[in-house]
Amino acid sequence: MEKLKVEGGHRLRGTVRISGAKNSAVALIPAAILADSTVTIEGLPNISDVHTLCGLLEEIGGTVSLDEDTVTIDPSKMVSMPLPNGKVKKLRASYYLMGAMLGRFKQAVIGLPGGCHLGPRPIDQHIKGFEALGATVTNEQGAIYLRADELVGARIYLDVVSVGATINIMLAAVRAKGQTIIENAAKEPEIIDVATILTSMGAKIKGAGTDIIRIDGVDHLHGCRHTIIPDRIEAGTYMIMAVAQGEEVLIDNVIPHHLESLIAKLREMGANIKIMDDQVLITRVPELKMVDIKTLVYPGFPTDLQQPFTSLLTNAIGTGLVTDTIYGARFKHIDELRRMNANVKVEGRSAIITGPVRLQGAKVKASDLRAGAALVAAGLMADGITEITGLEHIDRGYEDLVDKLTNLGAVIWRENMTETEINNFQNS
Ligand SMILES: CC(=O)N[C@H]1[C@@H](OP(=O)(O)OP(=O)(O)OC[C@H]2O[C@@H](n3ccc(=O)[nH]c3=O)[C@H](O)[C@@H]2O)O[C@H](CO)[C@@H](O)[C@@H]1O
Ligand SMILES: C=C(OP(=O)(O)O)C(=O)O
Repeated sequence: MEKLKVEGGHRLRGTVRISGAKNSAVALIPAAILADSTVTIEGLPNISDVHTLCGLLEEIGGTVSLDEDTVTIDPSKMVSMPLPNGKVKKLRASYYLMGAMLGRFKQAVIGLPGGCHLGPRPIDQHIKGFEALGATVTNEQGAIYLRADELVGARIYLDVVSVGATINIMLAAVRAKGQTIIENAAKEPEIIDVATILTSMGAKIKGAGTDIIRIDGVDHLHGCRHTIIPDRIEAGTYMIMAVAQGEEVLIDNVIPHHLESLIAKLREMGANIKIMDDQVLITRVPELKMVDIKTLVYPGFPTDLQQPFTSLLTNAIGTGLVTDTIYGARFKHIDELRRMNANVKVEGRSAIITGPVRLQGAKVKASDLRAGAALVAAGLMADGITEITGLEHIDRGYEDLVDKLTNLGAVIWRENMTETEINNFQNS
């Protein structure tokens, strides 16, 4: 087991290239199940979620070849093998195997998904969608059993705007008979990316990226080649780090339009941001003003950036309110930031932050992926050395974090944990 060490206080300079989007990748890979010939996906991030999903596709008989950032998946010999346990529990996105396998095989047995612990993460809207398409869905000892004689298009109104449910219903509905209409659909860019690959495979989808998606089912889908969109959350994380600790940082391979809510908030704080076609340049400013943020569904402020943004706010002047309307309990990073001298308290769905403070290096634990990113950002800003455990979370979503930050001039490295540290970590 490894820990991450960050020596704070070094200014960041240079260019960081953003990888493909994790939350697209984890849906594009299962989407390949629906094709009858080879699907190639280019620009994938080298993160553990991608490796885990490729392994799951092999478990059901897929031939998967992952070469740097390109995966080639031959789904022709796949079978509907039950996947109740094991790798399924390592990530959230294993829920997409439900929609894709239901669409292709009309049956699936998939364990309940894992992923970040952000408070309750129900999948009732996914199940409501599958049932509306004609599937019988039961939960037997922690695994979801899905069966359908046939899938028939339906009108499905989502009670909660859900990224996962929108994509999962699309995956099943592309192979249903007739038309499916998803109302109150999520509008995140990753949904458009998934609709794009499905369309390249022969699916008929209109309205992805709006809150009404219309899908006309087809009898079969063929292979295709697709290039993934850049990761807006990884890009946002580096933008936050650049505002916190940068001299001059160029973020390359980004779609700035996907990050308008973050850019608006950073500018409100006084940050100096220049937007280009697929790049963002951030240069140092003497001080930062405090702001309030409220996470919302896209195009609102993303909940996945709330945690790293909180670290940045510790260095802003004034008192601010961070409210997470998507995951009201996504505040496990706050206790750790407090260990680093942050002046933050949590009340219900909100955190109240007063700054600026000088953060102090400390031993902290990443409870989830973006908590990890928040602690790295805090470590870059802090005096002394910050030691971060829980790297398995960070590795789920950030390709080459250490190399990318080292190239920018940060002093950051991985170290093996001692046996005592591993025991303490496992008991904490
Ligand atoms: C793999 C992936 O893409 N993960 C992202 C996805 O997660 P995920 O797909 O799990 O998130 P959702 O958009 O589904 O969740 C949004 C809200 O709806 C609730 N809900 C969701 C489904 C459901 O059936 N019932 C229900 O009540 C959730 O508890 C949450 O409060 O979107 C989240 C919100 O942008 C991001 O934080 C995650 O990074
Ligand atoms: C919450 C996240 O991931 P997941 O849904 O995969 O747990 C995230 O990417 O911040």
